[in-house]
Amino acid sequence: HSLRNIDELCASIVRSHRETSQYRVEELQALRWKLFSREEIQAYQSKSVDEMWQHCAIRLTDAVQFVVEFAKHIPGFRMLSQNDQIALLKTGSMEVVLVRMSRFFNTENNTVFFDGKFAGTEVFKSLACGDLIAAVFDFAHGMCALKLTEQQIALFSALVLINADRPCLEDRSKVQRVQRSVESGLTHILHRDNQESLIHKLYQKMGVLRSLCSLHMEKLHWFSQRYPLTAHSLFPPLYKELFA
Ligand SMILES: CCS(=O)(=O)c1ccc(CC(=O)Nc2nc(-c3ccccc3)c(C(=O)c3ccccc3CC(C)C)s2)cc1
Repeated sequence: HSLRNIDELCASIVRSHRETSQYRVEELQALRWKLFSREEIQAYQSKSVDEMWQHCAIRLTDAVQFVVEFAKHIPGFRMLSQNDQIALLKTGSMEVVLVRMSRFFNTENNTVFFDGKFAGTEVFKSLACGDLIAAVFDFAHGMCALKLTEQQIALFSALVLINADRPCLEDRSKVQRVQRSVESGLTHILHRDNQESLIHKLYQKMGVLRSLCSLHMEKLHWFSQRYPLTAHSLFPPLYKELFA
């Protein structure tokens, strides 16, 4: 790649990240100390397991929708076959949602943005998947510690999505070509920011994301066994399509 089109590649991925972010960082910084009251926390904790799962699945699906839009504007993604685009989104969209969510994690009071305010782990008690929630909070903490810029998050998110090692790809070498161009974009901006040391930390985070998402799938499988009606008829179709 000549430098020019690496700059163009980075610019289009950063633009797409910004345009599909749902919330801007400064917007949510202002809300950082808006916490749920005791009564609101009680209300979440008195929801049944299937009610709370459905509540979360709807919000998660909203967030995933924006990641699908983000993916479509990654140079080269639309050149891939429909099946390969779906395969990459099936395994990568939740990972990108987790990367995005960790931008709004408040490490001072261990809260995550949820339903318009900042929620601690106790809000998610009725999900009955404390290990998944704890793992998500730990991941968010770890990501905040890296203090990534929005541009670095944009390129990292694109790399999380365009991963030629994903299962059931039809044209792996084509995905590899797109992955390599995104990799050159990420290393280019980390070099420009004089932060090459982040590269191996980001590859480590990709490993954590993979285990987080398999834990999510495990919990979803457990949930749909116990609450088949909710999982099959009350979850958003996109959630079922991508995760079930
Ligand atoms: C992602 C784009 S964004 O603009 O950053 C954004 C956009 C919108 C929001 C608001 C929002 O939907 N927050 C949610 N928080 C959590 C959550 C929940 C437990 C711990 C940590 C965060 C949601 C989940 O449903 C979730 C997420 C990860 C793993 C597990 C679950 C529970 C499910 C699978 C039962 S939805 C936040 C951030």
